[in-house]
Amino acid sequence: MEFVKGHGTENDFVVLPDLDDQLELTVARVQALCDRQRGLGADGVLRVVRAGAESGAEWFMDYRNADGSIAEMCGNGLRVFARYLVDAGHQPQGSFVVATRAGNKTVTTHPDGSVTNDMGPARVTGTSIAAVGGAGIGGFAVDVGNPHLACVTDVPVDSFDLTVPPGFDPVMFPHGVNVELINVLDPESARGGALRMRVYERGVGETRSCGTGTVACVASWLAGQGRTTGSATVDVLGGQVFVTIEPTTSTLTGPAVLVARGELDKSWWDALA
Ligand SMILES: N[C@@H](CCC[C@H](N)C(=O)O)C(=O)O
Repeated sequence: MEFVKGHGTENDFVVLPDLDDQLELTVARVQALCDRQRGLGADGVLRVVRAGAESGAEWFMDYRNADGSIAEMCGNGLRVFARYLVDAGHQPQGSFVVATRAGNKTVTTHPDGSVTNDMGPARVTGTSIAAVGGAGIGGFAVDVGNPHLACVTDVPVDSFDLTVPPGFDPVMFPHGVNVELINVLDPESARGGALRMRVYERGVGETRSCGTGTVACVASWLAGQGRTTGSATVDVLGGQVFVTIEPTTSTLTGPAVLVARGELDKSWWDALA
């Protein structure tokens, strides 16, 4: 069984091509694939499935978090997914549609290896508080298909301990939430704004980047100014992405890197069922 390893700003994934939807991707298999000692190591798994004609998309991205849970959307994963399809010769360079659990998304691959995702609307649904290291940090709840609590703070984000999961309001986020901590580096940079983000991802832990999280970040920063339109670069531990926000949609542009391809051992895979 073929696999590809890739990352987007060091948010890393095992890509499993399963064009005809034959694989049984159990929680145990996802956990083992993502385990950095007993597996390949990754923040998540991207299963690549040909979409049904009725979906309006060419492909379906079946995304799983490292703990085996299913999430609605993954922005960095979507760029890696698109890059894989072009690299494998399944799609020509350019724009095509990928179905996700958060709806159909148009992706555009660029010759330099970067990819732009049309992410759909980033909906600011309220305010809430994240508990980090004993302190409460206020932020906006942002729905990017998956749930985020994006908190702009003056405390340097590099000073937080994210080995411990941040606390959050379980009534507001009954299915858990991804928590972003954000510093504004420059409110009026050449590309709109310049932000720095760290993230604690639901189902994973701290990661070096989260694409939907960067979109939530910019939406939250704008919401704090009463704005619904704008753009910003977002520096993450693993690099930089560029986000635009409009009232009805948003885009995410960043790198997508394929690192390796190989073959899973059949007896290892079968023993995990
Ligand atoms: N890393 C992803 C987000 C993956 C899903 C998230 N952990 C969740 O459970 O919602 C991204 O790049 O957006």
